[in-house]
Amino acid sequence: MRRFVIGQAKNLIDQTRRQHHHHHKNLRLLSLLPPFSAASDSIPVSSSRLLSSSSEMSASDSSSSLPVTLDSINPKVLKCEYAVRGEIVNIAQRLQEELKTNKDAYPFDEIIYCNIGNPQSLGQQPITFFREVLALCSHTALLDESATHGLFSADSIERAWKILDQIPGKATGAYSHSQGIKGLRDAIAAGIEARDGFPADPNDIFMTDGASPGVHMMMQLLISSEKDGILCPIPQYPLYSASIALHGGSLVPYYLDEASGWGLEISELKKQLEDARSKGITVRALAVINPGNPTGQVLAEENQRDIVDFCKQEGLVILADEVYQENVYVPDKKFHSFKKVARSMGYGEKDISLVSFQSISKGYYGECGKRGGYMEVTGFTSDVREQIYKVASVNLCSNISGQILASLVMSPPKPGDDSYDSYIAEKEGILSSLAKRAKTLEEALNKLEGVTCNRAEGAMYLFPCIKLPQKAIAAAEAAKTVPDAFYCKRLLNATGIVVVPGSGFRQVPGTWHFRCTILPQEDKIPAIVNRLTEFHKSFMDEYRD
Ligand SMILES: Cc1ncc(COP(=O)(O)O)c(C=O)c1O
Repeated sequence: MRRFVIGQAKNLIDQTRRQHHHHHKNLRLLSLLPPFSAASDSIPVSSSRLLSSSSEMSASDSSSSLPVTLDSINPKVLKCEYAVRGEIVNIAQRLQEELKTNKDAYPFDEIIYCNIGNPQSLGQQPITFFREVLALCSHTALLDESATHGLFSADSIERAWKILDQIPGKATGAYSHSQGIKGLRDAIAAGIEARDGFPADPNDIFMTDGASPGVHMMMQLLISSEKDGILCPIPQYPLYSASIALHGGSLVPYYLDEASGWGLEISELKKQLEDARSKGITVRALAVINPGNPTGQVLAEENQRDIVDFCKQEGLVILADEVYQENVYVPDKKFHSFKKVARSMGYGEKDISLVSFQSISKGYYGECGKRGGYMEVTGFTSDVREQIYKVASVNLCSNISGQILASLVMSPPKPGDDSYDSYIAEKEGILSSLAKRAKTLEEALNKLEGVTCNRAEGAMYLFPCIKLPQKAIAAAEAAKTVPDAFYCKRLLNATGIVVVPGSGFRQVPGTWHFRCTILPQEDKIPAIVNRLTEFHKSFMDEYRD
């Protein structure tokens, strides 16, 4: 019976592989899985209309004598905002529910989530080799080749054995070392060395459930009060503003220059640092996102050197968010890690404190639901590192599937390996398609009246600037809405397309933007472009000054 089931699964998977890009056949395989809703993981507690539990109380239930009220909770939680899953996403989820019962309720038949960098929710396929190794490690009975009849590639089996041999008792369901399984950290360190050409130490690696917990951990370490400041790019990915707010620190903004393709000027860093210092703020670190989110720029190496020198001179920790390191789409730009840049300038452990964040969520792998990542922590004294380790150990360890995937992302198949050709084909297929989608969307956006959009050199987003007419701004004010949120809500209601208002990332006051991911599959892009273009035209017709 078991053999039969495995045989059936093999046939099905072979079939799916052959027709990897054939949407309908893939759906047949997916239909064997439990029902999945793209939005089901993200219903926020506050969207009470979506929750139907009979025990639920409305916010205004005055008869309640429960001990916790908004007045009594931690004000830092109230202060924290996270627009990527904010109000517009809540509205989108409501519309999606309505469409289920009344498909004619709106002038569109589906919601297209362009609000978040969640590639697999929009149909991106996982990398086969990574999933094979993960499956084999998770269910070791599959390592019996007589049972699986060649279902798995030779190198995935070999890699799974190698990984299992590094885990005490081959127990992937056991807690690991709080920094992550040592053998996996060895693989990551070797991957960093191969990438940078400078040594990496597995003891500097702290494996995390995605990059986010690493960022929180560093904020917790660096921020004692609102007197501690963190320099952050504006616009920024709201993990930074949210995390600084949660830990009670001060966000010290530095503005990226939209006119020069979201350039990062050292003079701006200096000006903002001095301004913060004059207000009594001790600036502890500089957060830099490269490639940028939401802005998509890839820093030039020369610029990175200046940033490193600036941090060295000013005694700032560099928090280098490098989660989009594999997402570079233009031939004239290349990713350089800050560690490589610092080491190539001759700065060692004793000269510069640097934390680099990497994640399995982005790149061509897009495994965000598996929650894996790491931070490489260099240039901290051993007593401080012990404190970082202590904080990591309070969480026991990051999840083991995420750890395995993080090691694979940093040490993928090599030429000559059984999976190499198919791995490269999958990887390049995804990255070249993302580049194409970025270009098509950028060109379409730049054709819209009053819209200018820098190219996405990297990452997964476009961040167009919209010159909103005064009439639209007045209408937004009358509706008690921020103008770019007003535009995004109207876009959602007219087209089903979900984007995030620029105000969620902060922006130069008086400018308006939205962020749109480049992640919908290629066959959806023409419809998105048409709907967006039509909507924008009618919006301008309604509000043009
Ligand atoms: C710049 C940046 N950093 C960090 C993250 C966190 O992602 P994760 O926690 O899934 O690694 C994201 C997610 O979108 C991001 O865009």
